[in-house]
Amino acid sequence: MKILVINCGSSSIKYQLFDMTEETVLASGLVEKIGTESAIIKHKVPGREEKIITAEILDHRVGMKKVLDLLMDPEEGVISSADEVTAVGHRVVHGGEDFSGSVIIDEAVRQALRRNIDLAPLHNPPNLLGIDAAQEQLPHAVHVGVFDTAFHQTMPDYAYMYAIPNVLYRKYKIRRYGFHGTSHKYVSEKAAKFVGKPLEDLKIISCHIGNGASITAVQNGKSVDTSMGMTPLEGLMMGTRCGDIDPAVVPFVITKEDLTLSEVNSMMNRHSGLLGVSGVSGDMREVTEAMENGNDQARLAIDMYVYKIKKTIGAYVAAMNGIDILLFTAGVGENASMIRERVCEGLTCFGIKLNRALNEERSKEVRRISTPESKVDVLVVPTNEELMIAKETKKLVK
Ligand SMILES: Nc1ncnc2c1ncn2[C@@H]1O[C@H](COP(=O)(O)OP(=O)(O)O)[C@@H](O)[C@H]1O
Ligand SMILES: CC(=O)OP(=O)(O)O
Ligand SMILES: [Mg+2]
Repeated sequence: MKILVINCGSSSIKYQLFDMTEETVLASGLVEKIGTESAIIKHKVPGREEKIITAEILDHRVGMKKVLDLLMDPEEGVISSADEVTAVGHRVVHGGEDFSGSVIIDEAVRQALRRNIDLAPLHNPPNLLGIDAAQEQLPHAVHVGVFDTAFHQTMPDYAYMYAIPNVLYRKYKIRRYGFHGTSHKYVSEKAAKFVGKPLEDLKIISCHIGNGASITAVQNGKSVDTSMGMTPLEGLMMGTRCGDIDPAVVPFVITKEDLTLSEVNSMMNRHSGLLGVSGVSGDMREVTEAMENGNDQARLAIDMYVYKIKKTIGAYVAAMNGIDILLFTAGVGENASMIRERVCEGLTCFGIKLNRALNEERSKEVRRISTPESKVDVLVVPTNEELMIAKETKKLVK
């Protein structure tokens, strides 16, 4: 069975085509700068050289058609007809309170997604465009929505409510939802398998630290708290997002700097975090390099970044009254040994002991980086949101 996984951003389409008999990747790629005359397609087939194409791609419909043309190309392609694709799994960022699991996309689901646009103005509109385009190009395939928010629907009310007038929750569903759920679920399952214990008996703290970053407390296999909120802006300091700040900063800045609401929104989402504090970049590699070259703002940005992760882990040990596994995943979590080391350094009071040599090793596999005496298993678990979406999709097709 062949399953295509689609992750549509505002100006991009990420895709992976799986053969689900062996869970192998047949092709993967990325369409960037959609909406311009010089969009870029990067198409990769395992064992072959990456193909990079520049084209005029003015919308997601055209982008999706280009992707399918590439997949079916006599030379670059891996399938001979669109009908070979049994199902398409779509990453949908915000499912609101409507979805606690993956669903086959029908008209009712599309309406629910439209209802949730207000809750995720940056993410849901491109997700919907991607669904429309894929349904048009692949009318015979089953289309499935897999939600970032679904895994967190098990959070208790005292964890997901904000202390603002209740009428705002009743009227607009203003509450915390949490994101990266597909990843937190996948890596928690992997971690439990790795330590050889049932997920149902474990207290796991999952740190998904990428460009967007969130930490989840997973107790008995269920999300009981997570650091992102109504939108992916709350919580940790990220590449370009500020994470938690005093909400009073917003009206203050609007008044003092004469900014509009949308300008402040953009300031908090695109010009803050590592980028805002360091003034160098939102990319951890570049900020680290600047710090090593003596840039004190870069030093400060990384100190703040690590401190916030550490505090959140401490909070979730309290939320679950314990911790068995601490795991790191995503771009920074999987690759930045310095960040892992500095986070764990400050957590010895919980019996966390890192093995520095193991922490420096590189691998694409799940691995332990704690010492045998450590009371907590500290793991690096590579995430694979696309495979998880393909697996969820396969379940529904059956
Ligand atoms: N070797 C590395 N060392 C430090 N940071 C890294 C390394 N490789 C990737 N990263 C960081 O990972 C982040 C991207 O993570 P990723 O999970 O791909 O994010 P997203 O899916 O949100 O785009 C970037 O900030 C990048 O700097
Ligand atoms: C929800 C979210 O923050 O996603 P990403 O990490 O892909 O930006
Ligand atoms: Mg990501």
